[in-house]
Amino acid sequence: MNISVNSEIGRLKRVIVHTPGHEVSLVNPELKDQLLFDDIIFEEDARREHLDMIRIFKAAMPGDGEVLEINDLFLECFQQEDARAFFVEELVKRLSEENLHTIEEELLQLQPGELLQFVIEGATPAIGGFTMLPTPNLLFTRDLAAVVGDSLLLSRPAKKARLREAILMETLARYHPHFAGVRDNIIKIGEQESIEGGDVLVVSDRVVLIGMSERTSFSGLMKATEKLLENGIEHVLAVDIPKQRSSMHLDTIFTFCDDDECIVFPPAITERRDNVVALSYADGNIINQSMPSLKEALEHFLQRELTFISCGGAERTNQFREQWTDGANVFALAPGIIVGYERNTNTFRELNRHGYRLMNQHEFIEEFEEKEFDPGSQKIAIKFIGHELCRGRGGARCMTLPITRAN
Ligand SMILES: NC(=[NH2+])NCCC[C@H](N)C(=O)O
Repeated sequence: MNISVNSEIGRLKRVIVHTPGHEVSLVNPELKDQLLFDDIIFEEDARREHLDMIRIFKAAMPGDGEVLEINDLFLECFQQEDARAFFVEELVKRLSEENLHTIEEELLQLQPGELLQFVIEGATPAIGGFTMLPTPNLLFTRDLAAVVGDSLLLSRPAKKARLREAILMETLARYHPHFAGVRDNIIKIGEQESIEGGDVLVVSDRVVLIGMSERTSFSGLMKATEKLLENGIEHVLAVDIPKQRSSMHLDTIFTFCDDDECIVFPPAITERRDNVVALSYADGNIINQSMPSLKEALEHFLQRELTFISCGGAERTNQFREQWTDGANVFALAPGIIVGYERNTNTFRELNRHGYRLMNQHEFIEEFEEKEFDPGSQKIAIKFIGHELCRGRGGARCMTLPITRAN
């Protein structure tokens, strides 16, 4: 399988998602902060919203496009005994405080479905009496890894609540046949460092953006940069962003809509200066060049002008409200074809002012579910309902891990 991503916007061909399951119903008000949710969410509605989002993807993707459910990939992968053995060993080692060594033999005996249930929900009837917390954030597959060119950068999460997801992803990368082609290009950073996929934006086959955030440490960023530069990327732009919950990853304040258009949260992007450093190789050493702003840095390295569209429009209150509900976190299905939460009405109005035709999920699905969608050069912003999903603090980009895009 050809795994390759050279931009944020190239036509989507393959994407990994996770439709929320019972694990989200195991989040209670006492646990929600620890589990990185801002509220408890209603499973059935969240699932329905997510399935609608997938229908949009399928309607917009080419005929041979694939939306891969991560659970299916695990079940396929866990058929292999060595994949299960690797996974259990990593769990026992990296979650040492859970005392999983006491049930290691039982874990190795579980059927693939039971093992998956144990890991995602924190318990399975097959091992009665042993429980851990669930992993409700698996919904945000974006943060598990990043495909950059034909390399696979594995996340090393900053938050313990997301550690199990990273171990699952590493197992897929090492054992699932889909990843055979990138297996020699796996990038893994050191144990003391952190990086999460939401901070990594593939601007082009030469330029990558990495946020230095609540979740991505300076050393994690530097290690990933070193390896990306070795694997053919020419410039990594390190973007310093506020280290806070509301903007835990760069993609919560900045995403691409088209070759030359991005949605930005002004207070943390356009109103910041001197927060970008360009890292490149020269004579075998990494050199850094301080850039006045993200816009100037991107325009300099891409050699084209960019338009920054304001999340929430011109009003301060709306900018903050809509950033909080992921207005700046759109996902591109093709150049100029984006999806985002419908509730961010001011952001959509702003997109419309910039020439985007607005469609809601039903209009888009109705029009293109049966007939092939040809993105051409049109610009469409597709709105979908995500009132439950949004309580997990992530939008369309967070819920997707593209592994193949057209160039
Ligand atoms: N790429 C993203 N912005 N992901 C959002 C992740 C949200 C998740 N609840 C967390 O805090 O980890």
